[in-house]
Parts: sequence; C-alpha cells; structure tokens
Amino acid sequence: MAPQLDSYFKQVDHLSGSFIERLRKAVAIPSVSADEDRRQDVVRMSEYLVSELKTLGAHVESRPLGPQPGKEHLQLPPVIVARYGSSPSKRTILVYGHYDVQPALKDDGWATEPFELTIDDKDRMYGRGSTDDKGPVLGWLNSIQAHQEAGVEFPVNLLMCFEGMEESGSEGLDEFIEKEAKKGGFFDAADAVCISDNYWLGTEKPCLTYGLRGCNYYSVEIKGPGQDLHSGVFGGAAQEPMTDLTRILAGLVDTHGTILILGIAALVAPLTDEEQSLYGHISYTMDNLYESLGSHTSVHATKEQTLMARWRYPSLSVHGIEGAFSAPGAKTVIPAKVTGKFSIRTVPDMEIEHVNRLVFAHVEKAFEKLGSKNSLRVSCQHAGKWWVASPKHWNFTAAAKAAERVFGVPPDLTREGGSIPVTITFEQATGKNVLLLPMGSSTDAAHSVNEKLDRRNYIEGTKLLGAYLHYVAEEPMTNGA
Ligand SMILES: C[C@H](N)C(=O)N[C@@H](Cc1c[nH]cn1)C(=O)O
Ligand SMILES: [Zn+2]
Ligand SMILES: [Zn+2]
Repeated sequence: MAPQLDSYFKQVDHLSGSFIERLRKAVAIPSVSADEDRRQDVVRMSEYLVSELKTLGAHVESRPLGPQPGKEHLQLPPVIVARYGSSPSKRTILVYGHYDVQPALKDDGWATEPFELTIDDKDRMYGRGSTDDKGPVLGWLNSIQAHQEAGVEFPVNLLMCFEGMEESGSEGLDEFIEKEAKKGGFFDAADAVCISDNYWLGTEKPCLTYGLRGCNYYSVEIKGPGQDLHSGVFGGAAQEPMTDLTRILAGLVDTHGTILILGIAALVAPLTDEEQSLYGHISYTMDNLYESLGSHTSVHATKEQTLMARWRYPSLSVHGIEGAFSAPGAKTVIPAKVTGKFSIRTVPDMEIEHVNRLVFAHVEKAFEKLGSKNSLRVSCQHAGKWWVASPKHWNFTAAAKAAERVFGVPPDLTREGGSIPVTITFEQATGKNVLLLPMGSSTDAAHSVNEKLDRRNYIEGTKLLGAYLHYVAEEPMTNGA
C-alpha cells in the first residue's frame, strides 16, 4: 500500500537540514498575537508563510480580517489560504494551523533565547512556537517540498488555512470559515479536515485525537483609589483592590481542582460505563504525567482519574493579575486597579452562555459579600466551544495507517485537554469529518518556558503528514464521504 512512500520518506530525511532551517526562520519571528506591540511581527510571520508557499508553487491569498473587535486601532492579522493542486480525480483535504504564538520572555525562566531556535545534544529544538504551532504548520510545507524533490506525485489536493490569532481566541475566524465553506468558497471542495495542533500523550506513541475541551476566559477588574498608594501612608485607611481580588480568586477553585462555582458540576454530561472502560486501555502512566510536569505534584493518584480530569471534566485555572506588583524586591505599594485572569476549560454539555451566567453571578455575589467600597467589573474575554467527534471515519483510518507505517505502532485514540476554538466551526461549516493529528510530544512544554519540538517528532511528523495524505487517497468512499 502507498508504494511511493519510501521515496518520499527518504527525501524527507535528505531535506531534514533545510526543514530545520525553515523552522529556525519561523521561530525567529516573535509573532505574539496577545501583544499589541508585536502585531507587525505577526503580520511578518504571515508574509514568511506566503513567500514559502509561493516558492513551492501553491496558489496563495492573504485575506484581511479587518479591525480587532474592542481594539479598533489594531488590524487583525490576515488569514493565509492556499491551494496546492486542483485535480477533479483526487480527494481534497483542508488543513488548518496557526502562525501566532504565546508570549515569551527570557526572564520568564527560559534557559535559551525564546525566539532563537536552539538545538541541544539530544536533538531537542527549543524555541517559542516550535511545537505550537509553527513546526506542524511547516510540516505541511515540508511535505509538499519532499514530494516535489522526490518526484512523487502529490496524492491529494491540499487546501490550507493558517491563522494568526489562535492564541487570542481566533478572533474573526468563525465568520471567515463559514463564508469560505459555502458553495464557491475557498473551502467548498474539502472532503475532510485535518488539524495538527496538539500533542501526543507521552513521548513514544503517536495519537489521533477526536475531542477537545472548550475555553471560557475571564477578567475580574477591581478598582478603588485614583492612583497607586504608599502602603505606610494609606494602608489601613484605603480599601485595597488587591485584597478584594485575591479573596475572590481564592473562592473559585480548591487545591484538589474542584470548581467552587455553584451549578458548574451539574452541567457536565454523566460518565457512561462504555466511556469509563476506554481509559484503562490508553498507553499512559503517572510517570508520563510526572515527566511532563517536571514534578510529582499531581492532583490525582491514578492514570484513569488523571485522563478524565484532563479530557472529560472541566477545570478552572487562575492565570495572573494585571496591575499587581510582580517584580523582584519589596515595593510597598497598594495597586489602585488590578485585573485577575482565569479560565474554565469546558466539556460536554456545558454551554458558553450558561457557564458565563454562573461565573458572573458567583463573582458578583462573592464581591458583594466582601462589603467593599471598591468597584467590580467581570467579563468574558473570549470563549470557544468543546468538540467531540466520531473517530470511525476514513479520515481517521487513513491517519491510523500512516502513524503505524511511520512509527511502527498503532496510534492511541485520545481526547485533548486544550482548546482549538475553530475545530467545531470547520466541522459544522463544511459538514465534513475533522481529525486532529498531533506532531509534538507530551514533554514539549507548549505555552510554558523552554517550549521545544524534538527533531524526531518534526522530521517523522513531516513523514506522518505526507503518509496520511497518501492513505487518504487510497481509502474507499464510505462513512459519509
Ligand atoms: C491546543 C492548542 N495548541 C492551544 O494551545 N490552544 C490554546 C487556545 C486558546 C487560547 N485561549 C483559549 N484557547 C489553548 O488551549 O490554550
Ligand atoms: Zn497554544
Ligand atoms: Zn496551538
């Protein structure tokens, strides 16, 4: 099956040095979507992709999305759409990825410069965006190049959609996808969708992923004094926003991960016996978790509880406080205005608006109980829905064959604790099956300090993406295709 794959694999190995250079150039562009001052870099990253895709002979368009809602002085970064091949006799696969990254500063605790790809003696390639999501996005480009240089016919028509706001709620993308999925739109011809933007459960075994949690992201702003104050002069005389905020944040979740907001637990779909029986078969150990955590500070004692906590139950994380004193030293300041940030990862059957109502009511009641003269504003910054699909589709069968061919083991079927807000939009707008096909491993530290992608995952992952397209081309037209 898929007889030309060996030539393709050989060419990927042969080109591996230039693929790493491609990633090095991408990591060097600090395309942080959350930072207004970096918006030009996000645009520069889109231009880099356009130029690479044009060199590969793809048809490419950079589509503007207009001003950013709520920050009208800022233009949203463009969506890059591209097409490689348009043969009526081939299947058409739509792939999505994002070229923006999470913020990163060397002072956060990085061992190397975050925007310089640094490869250590174990072939770990450190750099912001290496695994999330520049490596996987470039994997598709690498795959095109290796086919060309190996003289192997590209097995499908490839449609690409690369966005620059995923780490900031995929602003503007839902409407774009809905429009382009309609008759005559750029994505109209898609037979299935593939997204490479999540991670293996461990470090050795590949995964195919059929579920994601959603994410509702909140801000709680508390303000009182007209400006920051001297705590010696005003401490005891002024009501302090930081005191109010920390008390509110402390009442959201307990040490064991239980969400303390009334009504949240009741929204979660009950666990069935059938679902419960799935977890024991997954190749995962508590040691895998400890390795990813870099510690033994887990909430749960067993792998089943841990996987369920990550995939099928909600979690609440407190992320930070804007306006609070956070530098080294001992500044005796009373901050005048502070904004706490927290998010809830949502699961079936939690609806975005219902969760919002419960959160707002909880925070407002908690603030009222404090009897403070300060003022409160609570809002949802962005929200994306959870997604669970059927893995019994030719799209998944093809990916499973590809994973086994490249890595020599059948992949695990997993869900993912993170969120990719547009996944459900692609599914609903195109009416086609969506597969998540991760490249990176559980130790990659996406969003954290020292994010990395192992050379093996990048190069074998490029083989995986290409092999998947070959097996897609061979799959019979069943299961709604
Ligand atoms: C899984 C994916 N690579 C990812 O990191 N997604 C982000 C998206 C996000 C940001 N805010 C809300 N969702 C994530 O899961 O945090
Ligand atoms: Zn991310
Ligand atoms: Zn991502």
